Amino acid sequence: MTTHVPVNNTSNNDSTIAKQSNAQKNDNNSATQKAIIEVDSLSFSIKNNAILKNLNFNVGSGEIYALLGGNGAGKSTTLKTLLGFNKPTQGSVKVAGKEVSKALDFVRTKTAYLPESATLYPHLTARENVEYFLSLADINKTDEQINAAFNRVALQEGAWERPMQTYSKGMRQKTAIALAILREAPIFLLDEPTSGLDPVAIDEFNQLVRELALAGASILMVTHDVYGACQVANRIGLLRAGELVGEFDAPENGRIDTEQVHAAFAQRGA
Ligand SMILES: Nc1ncnc2c1ncn2[C@@H]1O[C@H](COP(=O)(O)OP(=O)(O)OP(=O)(O)O)[C@@H](O)[C@H]1O
Repeated sequence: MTTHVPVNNTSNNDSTIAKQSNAQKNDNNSATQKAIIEVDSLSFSIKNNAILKNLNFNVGSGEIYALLGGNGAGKSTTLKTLLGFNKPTQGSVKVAGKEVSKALDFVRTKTAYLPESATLYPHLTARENVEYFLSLADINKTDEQINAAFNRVALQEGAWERPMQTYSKGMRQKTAIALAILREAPIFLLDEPTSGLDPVAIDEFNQLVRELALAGASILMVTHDVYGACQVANRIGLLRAGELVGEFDAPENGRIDTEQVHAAFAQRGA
């Protein structure tokens, strides 16, 4: 069954929501123990302006968590905190057991970050890009291993030796994911991953994300796309004005109910 931590507006009720989220975490103790991304009582302010307010959520191995919210809800700020660009004002953010701000290099080797537009070098081919970024990370892979990664993400073979400036967004994303696979990064942070993709490319991307999760990756995506989040996530956290105001879990072998999430999203405007 889809579970939903109720949404409410007042500060009293907000603390209730935080308690319910923690209770949910405790109920789910084995998942919590395997959590790879742990966001614990995270608050972040800029010049006394509270941007993130007491966020609590975990992403375990094999989970796809969508942080869903409207413009200005705090999605990018949360991602930046996980990447170590923002230091929490309060609370903690851990990746693979380590506090992000104290173990930046470790965290970045464990994490594959896909920005909304994958930033690879346009004049280099997909293979050259992958070889270049692997060499920066001091990782050696054979041509066969690179071919296997391209095949795994279904990047068509005819494009492997073409400059990336000839690629569609979907192909650039596949290349970025192939690179992450070769880096053996167990954690994926995806920023609006399907915006600008056509429906076929979205299906392919979602399939790839599910396969990565099945292989044990932890995936956190931020998005304002209710439908897209429901298509692929095991759990959705609804972010509004810097607060996590609801969580939705997918039923076993099923999907999160789009209408339910949409209704919560639309309440007061997420
Ligand atoms: N450097 C900054 N200085 C001041 N305010 C900031 C700064 N960065 C973010 N904010 C504010 O924090 C809030 C959250 O911003 P954030 O970019 O995280 O939202 P978002 O959910 O990613 O939005 P969008 O979907 O529009 O990209 C916004 O009100 C934004 O104006």
